[in-house]
Amino acid sequence: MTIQWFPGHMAKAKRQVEEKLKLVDFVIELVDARAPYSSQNPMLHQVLQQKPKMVLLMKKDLADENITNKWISWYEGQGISAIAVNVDDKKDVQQVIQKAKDMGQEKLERLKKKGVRPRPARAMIIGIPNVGKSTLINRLAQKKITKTGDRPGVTTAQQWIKVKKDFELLDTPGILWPKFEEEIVGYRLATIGTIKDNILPIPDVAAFFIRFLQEHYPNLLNDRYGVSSDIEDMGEVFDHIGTKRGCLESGGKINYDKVADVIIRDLRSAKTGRITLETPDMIH
Ligand SMILES: Nc1nc2c(ncn2[C@@H]2O[C@H](COP(=O)(O)OP(=O)(O)OP(=O)(O)O)[C@@H](O)[C@H]2O)c(=O)[nH]1
Repeated sequence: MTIQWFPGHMAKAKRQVEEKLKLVDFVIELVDARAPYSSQNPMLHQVLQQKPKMVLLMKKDLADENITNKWISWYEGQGISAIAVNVDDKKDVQQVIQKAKDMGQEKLERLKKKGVRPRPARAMIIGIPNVGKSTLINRLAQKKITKTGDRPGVTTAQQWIKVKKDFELLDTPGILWPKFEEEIVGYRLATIGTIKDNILPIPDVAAFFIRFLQEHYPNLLNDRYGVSSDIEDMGEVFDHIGTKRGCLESGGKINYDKVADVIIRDLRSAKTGRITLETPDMIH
């Protein structure tokens, strides 16, 4: 589900995350590998204060691998560990566990020096809606414990999942809102399906995505729909795709809503190809 973020909700979500943060040693932040900048929470840095974090670039199977690697280098350049993850790949999940253990170890060493008795390192998962939090928690727990599509505001007692002997995870994730300030961010989030389909009109989102393909992935556009990247008129592009994919109304007219649906569905299931909407050098 997608949440309508009103100021009251935002304040409440922030408070809930701050409460949970007190219980953990470090944070595992999830972003969408197809739009790591837009799928970050704008306040997380402030909320985290001094807590260490690692970043997981989720849904890597849908993203452009070259750009994902650039993002990993970018994070590492800032001293932040980053791992690209496909939740269905056991190796990726193992890598997350290993990295989390390493991060926990640093904390435990520090405690040991202070003479505190050893205990498991504790972490929580944090991220915007639909980024893959519940699915990852289930994989880490190796059994289904969190309902996928969990909602914020449903308070339950905090429980710890023992992932490894010396690493525990909070069973409910922290949910924060995505960036909303820039219009283009809204389009990118709508494209990858992070914000509800009724917030921005689907034909506009599809047109935004076609322009993006024309500029950045002209070959994929041509391979999927036989559309050349130099057609400027979006109506013409939609006519072409509509004819090819049979998006017709009675009387043979093209149904543009259906064309837009086809474009968006193909994209979200990676039928168009593995695509990333943002590169680190776009960040100023
Ligand atoms: N292709 C792909 N899909 C993924 C991956 N991780 C999660 N998903 C899908 O993303 C969708 C959202 O996953 P959830 O685990 O419900 O996301 P969430 O962050 O808990 O969402 P909220 O409950 O809305 O906060 C589901 O359809 C998952 O199957 C991944 O690595 N690859």
